[in-house]
Amino acid sequence: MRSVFSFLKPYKLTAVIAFLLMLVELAVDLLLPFFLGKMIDYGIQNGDLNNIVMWGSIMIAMALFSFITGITNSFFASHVSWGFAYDIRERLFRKIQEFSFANLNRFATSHLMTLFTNDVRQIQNTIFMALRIMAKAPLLALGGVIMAFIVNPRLAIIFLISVPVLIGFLLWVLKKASKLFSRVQEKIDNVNQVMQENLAGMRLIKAFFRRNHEQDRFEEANTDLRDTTRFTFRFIEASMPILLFVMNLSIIAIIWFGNTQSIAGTADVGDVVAIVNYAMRVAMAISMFSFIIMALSRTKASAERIGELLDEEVDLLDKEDADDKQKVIDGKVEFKHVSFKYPTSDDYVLRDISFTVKPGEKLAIIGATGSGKSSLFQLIPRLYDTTYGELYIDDKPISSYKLDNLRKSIGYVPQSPLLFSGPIIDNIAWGKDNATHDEVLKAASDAQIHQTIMDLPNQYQTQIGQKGVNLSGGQKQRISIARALIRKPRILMLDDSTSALDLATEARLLEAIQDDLNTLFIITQKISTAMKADRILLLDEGKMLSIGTHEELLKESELYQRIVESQFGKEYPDVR
Ligand SMILES: Nc1ncnc2c1ncn2[C@@H]1O[C@H](COP(=O)(O)OP(=O)(O)OP(=O)(O)O)[C@@H](O)[C@H]1O
Repeated sequence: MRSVFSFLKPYKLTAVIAFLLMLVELAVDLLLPFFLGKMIDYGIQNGDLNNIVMWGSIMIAMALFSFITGITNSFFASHVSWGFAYDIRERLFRKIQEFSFANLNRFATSHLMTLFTNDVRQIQNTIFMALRIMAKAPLLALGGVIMAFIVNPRLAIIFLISVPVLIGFLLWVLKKASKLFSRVQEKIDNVNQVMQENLAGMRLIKAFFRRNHEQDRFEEANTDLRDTTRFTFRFIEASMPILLFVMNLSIIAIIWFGNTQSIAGTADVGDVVAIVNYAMRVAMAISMFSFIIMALSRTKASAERIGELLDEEVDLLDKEDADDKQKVIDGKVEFKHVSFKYPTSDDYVLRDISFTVKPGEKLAIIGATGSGKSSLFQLIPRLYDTTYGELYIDDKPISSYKLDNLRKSIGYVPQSPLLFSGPIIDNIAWGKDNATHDEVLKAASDAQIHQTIMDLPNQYQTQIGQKGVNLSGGQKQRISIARALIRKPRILMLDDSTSALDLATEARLLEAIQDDLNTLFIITQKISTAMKADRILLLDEGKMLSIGTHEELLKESELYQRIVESQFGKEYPDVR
């Protein structure tokens, strides 16, 4: 909570000004009934027109002054609340960029989306309200009671009886409502999650004709959200009449006792009118409480959620002794007895893996689905740390590199290519800061996508729809390969990224990228692709079964022979 509100620090001065302006407004509100009482007692009751005009003019001038301070207060309050929201969104974004996959696994995407939108807006609105009216309500209530005492203590004592009852009741409502609002935010997460999955998987849903099923899933989440929200709001709204009932009883009591005292001559009529006026204002302030409780409870829940993300410890950082000057030059990669399990699981997905890839070598990794190929890949750019064993790049431990330097020298093309909405040129240039037009063309040519792009109506300016929906699978793969090539990586890693290419295109691509990189890792299911590498590593259930050339593996590995046979029969073509 504290960490969230520390983002208000840069706006301290503006917030103080807004608060002071609000106090001025409050003072005017409290003084007006006092002057009204004076006008009645000295002006109206004595029939003194001059006196009435004097008090009347003072009251009009004060109302005008309060109006101007109100507008200025709004201006400052919105400056503080919008600035706060901007800063916290920036910080949240930066924090998420720092996150490792292990960190990200702990937060659902829908949860993060709700944090950025709903939760930040909730706190922003509450800050605005706090500076505008929220603090005014309790002060108005307190000031009303004090002023009533100044005017006539015997009548004002009636207020005092109701105040502790009301405060106790309010605190109880606040505690309960805060818990309820945490649940509301969780339900918003759920609705966002179903919505997000639907938008992402729209093609699949249509192809499987699962519209009704998805509709039901959404309805369930939506109904749950509506019911929880309705219950929460009803609970808070139910507290309102109870508060007002107690207040109205006090007002009736004041009028009753005020009347008897006025007849007995112990209180002026002006006093009674002023005190009733104060009672009304206190009642109004209290009626604002249910709204304030609602806002505070929601804000407490939202601030806790945001605080949890800000407090999350990033678990994959540069090691303290990492050398900033150390860069990857040759692209030699060595695994020494590496075992690995994901932080969320107890099962090892890689077991005691040891091999060395020399600079300039092409290594294919082949293995059944789930055998650990992608997991092995993720260790090379240090997306995860090894659980046991050590990984060396250019004979230096991977942890001795700054993450930035290490990853800059690696081109990684993931299994399912992800493109961003925008023109094709931007998608390729994204791989390198300040990439030139010529570099984009060269990368696209090497990735064998240049001609396809030139045949499009808007060529490199062709807009890619969300997630590349207007491109074929093979086109998307080649654009994401171009994006990796533009970095001129020392180590290029293709995670089954040529699966949608025909043999001839794939051969041209592998030929073209030879000169510009040192080491190539290529995960593939196709023996024809693996045969183009210098050596092949065979993985099975996280264990390295063999490593060697195609011929060597054919001789020594039964599993490899079976894979070859399953793809080519007994005769396999020489595709090199
Ligand atoms: N983020 C993760 N958290 C926990 N377990 C994971 C995670 N990612 C993968 N795994 C598990 O690790 C094992 C190896 O997965 P991996 O993706 O490395 O296999 P793969 O050989 O690349 O498979 P495929 O050819 O199907 O892509 C699988 O059992 C998988 O369930």
